[in-house]
Amino acid sequence: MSTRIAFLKGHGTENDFVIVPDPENAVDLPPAAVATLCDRRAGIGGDGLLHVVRSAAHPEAAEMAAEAEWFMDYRNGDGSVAEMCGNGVRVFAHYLQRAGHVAEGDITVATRAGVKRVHLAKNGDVTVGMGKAVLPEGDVTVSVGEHSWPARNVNMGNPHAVAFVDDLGQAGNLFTPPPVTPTSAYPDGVNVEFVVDRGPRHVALRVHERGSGETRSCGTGACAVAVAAARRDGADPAVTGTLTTYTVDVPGGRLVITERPDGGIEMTGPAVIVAEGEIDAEWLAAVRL
Ligand SMILES: N[C@@H](CCC[C@H](N)C(=O)O)C(=O)O
Repeated sequence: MSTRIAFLKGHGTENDFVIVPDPENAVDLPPAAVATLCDRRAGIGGDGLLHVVRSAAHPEAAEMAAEAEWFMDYRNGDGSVAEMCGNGVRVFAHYLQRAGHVAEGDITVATRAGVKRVHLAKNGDVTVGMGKAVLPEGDVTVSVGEHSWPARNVNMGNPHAVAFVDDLGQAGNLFTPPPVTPTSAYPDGVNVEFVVDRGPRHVALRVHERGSGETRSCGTGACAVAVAAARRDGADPAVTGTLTTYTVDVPGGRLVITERPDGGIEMTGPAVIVAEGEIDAEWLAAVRL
């Protein structure tokens, strides 16, 4: 009988993930295996994969183990590694609670972008302390076909280019990554958000994610958009001393993003587990060859 590897499937505002619980970091997940697991025809299907590992058992997280027991080893759908995934952290924390590893309330999760504080609310919402946005100097430009827009360079642990457009349809089909220039601004690639206004401090986005293509939501992208919109609107909590909250509609739902006067950003949204099952380990081993 072949060995089985447990998995779950979940999503946060329809940004969907294959979840692989692997406390002792015993499951080998090379890029080809991740890409096949995330493939919607050849595998389970997902925008990305959440490898759930004890921090102490993972070389990239061992030094965070004292602060956070669990490490979110996040991978994009093409198998590449990314620093951070905002929707992923919510789903990851929800999984930890469902599995009985943590209780409702405040927990910490180690990520490649540092330790994140997460609040698991009674109503099922999950709030993540996403840290501060970094806004590198210098103009960037996003293009789709003949159109191009000035964009804001925002780093939320991972890189984003945020372009305000007249209509989300202008983003086109987003099958391929929209060119962003200068490419030197993003040596490791970039996630691209297209944004329109929906009302006061209320925007909507479409996104092309590095390593995943167009997705129905991006948590770090929503935070980058909220900060870019706030600066465009002349709102900077560090200057006014007040909280700034933006509602960000994504194709898969709604996220609420608050920036504090100290620059800390909090994101609140849902997290859902939809299924669980077993992966055939022999099949997965063959994928690696
Ligand atoms: N969907 C994520 C972002 C995942 C990583 C991204 N594709 C990258 O390569 O930086 C989110 O919710 O933040």
